[in-house]
This record gives sequence, C-alpha cells and structure tokens, in this order.
Amino acid sequence: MAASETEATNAILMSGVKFAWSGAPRFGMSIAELAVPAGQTVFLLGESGSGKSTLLSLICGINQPEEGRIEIAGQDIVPMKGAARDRFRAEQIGVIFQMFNLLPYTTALDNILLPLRFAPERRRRCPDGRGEALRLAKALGLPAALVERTQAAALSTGQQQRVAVARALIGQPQLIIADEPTSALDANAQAAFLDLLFEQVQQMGATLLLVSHDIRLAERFDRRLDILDIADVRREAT
Ligand SMILES: Nc1ncnc2c1ncn2[C@@H]1O[C@H](COP(=O)(O)OP(=O)(O)OP(=O)(O)O)[C@@H](O)[C@H]1O
Repeated sequence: MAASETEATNAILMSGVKFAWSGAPRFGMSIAELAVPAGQTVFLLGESGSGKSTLLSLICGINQPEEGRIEIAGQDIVPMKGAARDRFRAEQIGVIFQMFNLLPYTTALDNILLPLRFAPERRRRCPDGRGEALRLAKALGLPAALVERTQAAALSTGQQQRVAVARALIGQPQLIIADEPTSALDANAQAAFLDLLFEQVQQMGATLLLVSHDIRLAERFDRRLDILDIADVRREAT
C-alpha cells in the first residue's frame, strides 16, 4: 500500500516489530501487526509489567526497535535519525506522560505553549497560540488567571494533569497517546476528565491511544486492546 493510502486509513501501523530491553531479566516484545485506523479511540490494557508503556514508547519513537516498521500517519519512523524522530513526534503526536513531564518553574500557560516551539505545522494551525492555550485550558476546567500566573509545580495533581492534556492537544496533532492519565484522580474526577478529553479529541477528529488499569473506563472507547493479544512478550534471565 502506498504511504498516502496508509495515511488516509491508519494512524498507526506496526509490522514485524521486535524490541528488547537490556537488563536482567531481559524483557522482549514482538508485534507481528497492529493497525489503528485514523480517528479510532483505543483502550490499551494489560497486567503490570506486560509492556504497555514500552509499546507507547515505540509508537512515539522514544525507543527504537531492533527490526520492523512503525508507521505514524503513513510515515515509517524507524529509519529516522534521533533529531528527526523528535521533530516528527513534536509535530504529529500529543503525548500525555504518566508523570506529566511539565517544566515545574514555568507557568502553566508556557507549559501548554511548549510544543508549538518545536512544531511549525502545529504553530500554523493556531496562529494565536496564547488564545488557543487559554481556550483549551478553559475547556479543561482551568481558569485563565491560574494558567497565566501559576508555575506548574504549584498546581494540584489534577490541575497538572489538565495542563498536560492541553499541552498534548494544542495545535491539533492527529494522534494522542496517553499513559495512565487518570491514575491520580478519584472516580468522579476520572469520568469528568475523560469527558473533556473525548470531547476535545472528537472535535479534532484525532486518534486516541490510552493506557489504563481501570477497566471501567474501557466502555466508552471504540476498541479495547489487550497487549497480549497483539504482542508476544518474553522475559529471559541473562
Ligand atoms: N528502562 C528500562 N530498562 C530496562 N527494562 C525496562 C525498562 N522499562 C521497562 N523495562 C522492562 O519492561 C517490562 C515492561 O515494562 P512496561 O513499563 O512497558 O510495562 P507496563 O505494562 O507499562 O507496566 P505498568 O502497568 O506497571 O506501568 C518491565 O517488566 C521491565 O522489566
């Protein structure tokens, strides 16, 4: 299939991927094929240590497989050199990390604006970056005064989570990857948070791949994916 056709249909296409961490025991993962159609919302589950975060890191190009293809929006990221992969990720993927990865002594607003510095396409999609950051923050329940004046380190965990989501969504990347974004919230806050995330993702027509241990959240997703259904996982003593 030509890259342009793939781009139209699949947000993520992995084939023949092999990856192993060094260390003991050695954890290895093989994925014969994984296709995620553009616009799909996917709930990725699996027991602790089964390799969910590892899979996300491969899709984001943070780690490199030993072999195989990983196409994001039709482009294979495996042959890309480190800096090119970083630029590609900044442009194409909004990532919500488990620990948020905010800059602690920078305002919430500047944290939200950060991806625009490294992603010209995302910048072009929102010429008024500040206005868009405040709109997203408001939609996620963060008042403008707080966002403009407060350093990330001074925000509550739930507020930091919302800043991390606004940062992932700004400039409308077409793929959103979220690693346990609700783990620090209570049940009510989790439901409200997912409502907001889904609303924004659906407005953008983006693809969402989210990892969570909380199976109750799965029902609102288009697809539920157990990592062991797509990946052969092995642990070897070295
Ligand atoms: N940086 C690393 N260096 C070496 N091995 C690692 C590293 N990160 C993860 N691993 C190995 O990979 C395995 C899978 O870890 P991973 O974090 O991908 O699982 P997970 O399914 O996301 O777990 P959890 O649900 O607990 O977050 C771990 O058991 C560990 O042995």
